[in-house]
Amino acid sequence: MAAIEVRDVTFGYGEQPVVESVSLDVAEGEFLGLVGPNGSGKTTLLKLIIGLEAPDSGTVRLFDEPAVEFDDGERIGYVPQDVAATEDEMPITVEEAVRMGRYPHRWVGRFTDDDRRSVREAIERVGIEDLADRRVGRLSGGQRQRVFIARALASEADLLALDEPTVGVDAESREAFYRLLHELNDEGITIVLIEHDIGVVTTHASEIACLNRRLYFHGDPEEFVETDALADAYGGSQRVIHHDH
Ligand SMILES: Nc1ncnc2c1ncn2[C@@H]1O[C@H](COP(=O)(O)OP(=O)(O)OP(=O)(O)O)[C@@H](O)[C@H]1O
Repeated sequence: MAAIEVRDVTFGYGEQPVVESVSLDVAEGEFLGLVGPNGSGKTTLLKLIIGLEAPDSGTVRLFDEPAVEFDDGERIGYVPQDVAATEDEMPITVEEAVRMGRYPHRWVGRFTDDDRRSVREAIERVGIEDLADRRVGRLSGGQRQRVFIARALASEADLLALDEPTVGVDAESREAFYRLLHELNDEGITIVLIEHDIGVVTTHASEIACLNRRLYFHGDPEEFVETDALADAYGGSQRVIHHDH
């Protein structure tokens, strides 16, 4: 089953489309790196994929359901671009934030031992045990990203959508962060990652999508590096290379 099916999607905030005629299939278990120049529509496409925006035309399906009807609390973990600025005002602790990941499973009723175990495992998994009682608003950007990922793990998400998660994160933490993403991906979680560093993303992703309003390339990282798709997208040329998986 395809994790993500984007079919001829066009979307604009106003009259002008910022995502135009994009079709993209991502199989379950893939690690998609989404690249493109500044303002090329990457965040918008990610939001369309996870159902935070609805297409003006075309369709998006996630795990064979319309993305806009998808219960994002349950199967999608979203780490937004401005994570460092989120939850500044929220007086909740790391543990409380991760517990929220269980709510889709336990909206009504008591927190069970299973829920508690799941929260503890998620916190350990991303290595933030020492921060469990700290306020989320007091953490660094990199630490907050880990909280978001722990929350996604607690919710047993099948898809992780990350928007430039390592901006402002030091090189060592960044390496550790990518190791974690690889481990999660190896365990079957589908990953969509926006990353501005082409070298990093072609090293880590199993496939690359290159966007500049339109989709300029979708295929293997090695092939992406060898073709001129990047230059085409950055130069705004009309040459579109599209390999469907
Ligand atoms: N909420 C919004 N309302 C109006 N215009 C928006 C909104 N969000 C984004 N845009 C515009 O849509 C275009 C695409 O933005 P988007 O954030 O999707 O691109 P991006 O590739 O993620 O950019 P960056 O790499 O700079 O984060 C930009 O011109 C942006 O100004």
